[in-house]
Amino acid sequence: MEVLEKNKIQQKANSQGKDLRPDMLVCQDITKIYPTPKGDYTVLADLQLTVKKGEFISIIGHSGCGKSTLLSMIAGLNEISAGKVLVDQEEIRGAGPDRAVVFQSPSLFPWLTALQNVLIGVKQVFPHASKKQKLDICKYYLDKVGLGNDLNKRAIELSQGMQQRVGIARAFALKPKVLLLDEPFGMLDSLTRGELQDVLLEVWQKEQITALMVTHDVDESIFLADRVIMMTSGPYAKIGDELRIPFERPRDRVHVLEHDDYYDYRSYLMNFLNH
Ligand SMILES: Nc1ncnc2c1ncn2[C@@H]1O[C@H](COP(=O)(O)OP(=O)(O)OP(=O)(O)O)[C@@H](O)[C@H]1O
Repeated sequence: MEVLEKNKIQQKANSQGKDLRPDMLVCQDITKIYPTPKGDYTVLADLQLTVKKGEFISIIGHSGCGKSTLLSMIAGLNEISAGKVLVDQEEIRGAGPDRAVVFQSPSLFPWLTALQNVLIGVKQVFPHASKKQKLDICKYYLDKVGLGNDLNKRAIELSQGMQQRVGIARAFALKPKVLLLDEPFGMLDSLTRGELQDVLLEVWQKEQITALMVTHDVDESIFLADRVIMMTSGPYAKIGDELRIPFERPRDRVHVLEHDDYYDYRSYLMNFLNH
């Protein structure tokens, strides 16, 4: 793609003006070094990322560039070699209830019901709430993800898509400041994937949570995000580029796909990945 053409697409997408919302998530000079038998491997080097309160960010990049590593460090599940992560201006120290993670596989307790699976986390995060309040939170989010009639089904009886709905409900029920999603729909068929993207957007929009999602799917990254972050390939990966997606919300898949700019954004991202 011509440089001029690239600039035109960027400029058009970024013409929305400055985002005045406060910063909710800041990654400052993040470096990650994994020790390996062949010596240290620097996956990420001095990575900078700022995410505004209520913003939805998609992260794309080649396999192995360090997307999951970045997400797991923000989640506090993976040690940061250098640099720091701030959530709502406080430096993180390990995992905490201000961040919830949805993984590709929801890892539910198979013999517990959908309700019980969500309740486990809610009990930990809201120990002082009454039993009824805790149950109401769980039921509310399970209902929001379309499982209002399946509360008492055991996880083992649920389809993969339904299990991931529980995973999403569980994350939102913790009322985190930042929602971290690592390829959450990667194992689902395209129809279920589309349904769950809609569910996620609906609940996210209602809750106004800051969200950061790793995906391999360029179309998914555009449909969901306010901004797509493109990571360079490792080692020493960092943010290579970013693209604002200014489509209005709430988003409708058909309108997004028919939008005049959709294929410009798509080719911009594909172009980054192909170089
Ligand atoms: N515990 C570890 N020890 C050593 N190397 C690791 C470890 N975890 C990940 N890596 C390496 O770090 C790099 C980044 O891995 P990571 O899983 O973060 O990439 P990714 O971009 O999420 O990949 P994918 O898109 O395939 O999921 C890879 O080269 C991987 O092999």
